[in-house]
Amino acid sequence: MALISGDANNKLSLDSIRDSLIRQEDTIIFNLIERIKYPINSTLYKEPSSSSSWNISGSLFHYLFQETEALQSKVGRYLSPEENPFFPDNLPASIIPPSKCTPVLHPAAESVNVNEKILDVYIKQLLPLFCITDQADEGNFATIASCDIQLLQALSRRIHYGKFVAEIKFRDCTDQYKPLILAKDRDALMKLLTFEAVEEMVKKRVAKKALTFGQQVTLNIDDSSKEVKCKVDPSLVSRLYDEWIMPLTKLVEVEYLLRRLD
Ligand SMILES: C=C(O[C@@H]1C=C(C(=O)O)C=C[C@H]1O)C(=O)O
Repeated sequence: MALISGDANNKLSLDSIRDSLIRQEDTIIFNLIERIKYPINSTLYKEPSSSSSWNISGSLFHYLFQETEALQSKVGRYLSPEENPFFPDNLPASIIPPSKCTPVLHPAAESVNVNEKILDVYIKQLLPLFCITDQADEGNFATIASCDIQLLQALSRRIHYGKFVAEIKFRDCTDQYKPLILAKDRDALMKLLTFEAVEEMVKKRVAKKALTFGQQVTLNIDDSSKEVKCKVDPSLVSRLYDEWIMPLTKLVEVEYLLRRLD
């Protein structure tokens, strides 16, 4: 079922979109906890050497991810405006017919896709920040890549929700947004769509969720005396939102708004 739904009169509100973003925090944190059970496993992301017996052109990860997207595309994943492919070129058509619902987004939304940036940040910055470094060649390629794919798809969905956020903000305050869009004033758009108090709450809430979801659950009675060991560092999860997820969501909002009057 699509996550986007309106109220009783089918009117979308910023509150309902924000509720969905809050629920998506759980998905991101659980997927992160799953991925960081494993070391980085750098072999997965490297181009194979010329002597390699793997008969593929890019990295193993690229191959697994592209094939996963192709399969999911056949069953309609990318018919949903909430889903954006990482490898949009030559995706196979869906065998499922498109929905007949009236689209919420402006048609130009399809051209907003920051997944290349998300993938680059994920491999170069996030994996080294969250995962322990490799001790040896780790193997386990399919298992680790499927954790990566789940996590990347959750991050991408959250970040591209910026399109829905921007659409609602535009509908609610068209008179304020219109002149800035016509002037292509990115900085002023960024300022207008930013709610610092909301961002502060997001950072605090995700740290609390990381602490809660990452607890070791045991049945020992004297648990309270033990030091709390967390599966993911709450301050890093807060930083993940502060430095990457929220800025990229706002980038999507600006890119969408710049095309909103096309
Ligand atoms: C998503 C929104 O837009 C901006 C981005 C936020 C985020 O990514 O969580 C939070 C507040 C705003 O600065 C929003 O207003 O809810």
